Amino acid sequence: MTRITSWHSAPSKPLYTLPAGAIDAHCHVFGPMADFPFSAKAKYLPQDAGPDKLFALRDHLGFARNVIVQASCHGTDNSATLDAIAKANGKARGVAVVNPAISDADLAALHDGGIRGIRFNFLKRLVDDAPRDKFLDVARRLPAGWHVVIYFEADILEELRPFMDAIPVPLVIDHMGRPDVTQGPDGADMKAFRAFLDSRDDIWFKATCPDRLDPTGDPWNAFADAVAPLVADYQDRVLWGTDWPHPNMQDDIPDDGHLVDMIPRIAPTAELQRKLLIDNPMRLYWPEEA
Ligand SMILES: O=C(O)c1cc(C(=O)O)oc(=O)c1
Repeated sequence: MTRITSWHSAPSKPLYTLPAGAIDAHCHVFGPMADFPFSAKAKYLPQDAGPDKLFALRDHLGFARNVIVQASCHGTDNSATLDAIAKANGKARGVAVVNPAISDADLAALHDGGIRGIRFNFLKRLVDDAPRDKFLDVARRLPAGWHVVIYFEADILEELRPFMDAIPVPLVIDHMGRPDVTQGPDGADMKAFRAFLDSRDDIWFKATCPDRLDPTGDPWNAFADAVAPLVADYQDRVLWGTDWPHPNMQDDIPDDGHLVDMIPRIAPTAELQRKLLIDNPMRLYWPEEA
């Protein structure tokens, strides 16, 4: 596999000014490979995108903190994510991917390293298997205050319902479960996702990835149209993140400044922006300060 670059080399400054304390609640680190080799099962082999680059982007865009989500290319070895959190001086926390047989002591060690949730990935192009019974076992013995992040595509939402319904901690859905945003705010995918959100009041979601979800391209008007009503209607359980370094987006690399400029289009008031960027992620990741 050749190593790929999926992020912009010189992202623009956003036109929108983020509020002080804003959190980029979905981003990743890749390596550096010399210190943190990629998984033998990785489906892509990226160039290094380590903590120095992530924190430079954070400062360039105007974010105060990061939530670093373990990327699939690192498998269940969370060392790169933990290293980045440790280097952030309290300004980062994270979400791990674990072998479901992980011991309680190792879960506690992840907590000490700043992890506050685990991620279950159901995308066949990213992982070989997603054993629901084992996932449920570990979801039932997470440290207090943790949540489960789930990444799936819209076509398996219904099929996953019994599994997700059985998870006894809050759920955070990556990229809204990848709806077809060109269907608009009342399309079948958004309707199904709203019904799912209505089934429990502890299901959160990330209003992220216009670049992945909107085939009309930057400035991603279909995404803005479809997602703004969702943010307004579920404003206390929505998160936002850059998704940097944009795994697998090497053929259509987004400008991170333009991604930040999506924020006022899906959260047009200062109050919505404060919830999306500060209050909501603080409650999940820094509850002791919230
Ligand atoms: O759609 C993707 O390719 C993707 C991959 C990963 C990962 O490799 O962890 O994370 C994401 O949030 C999105």
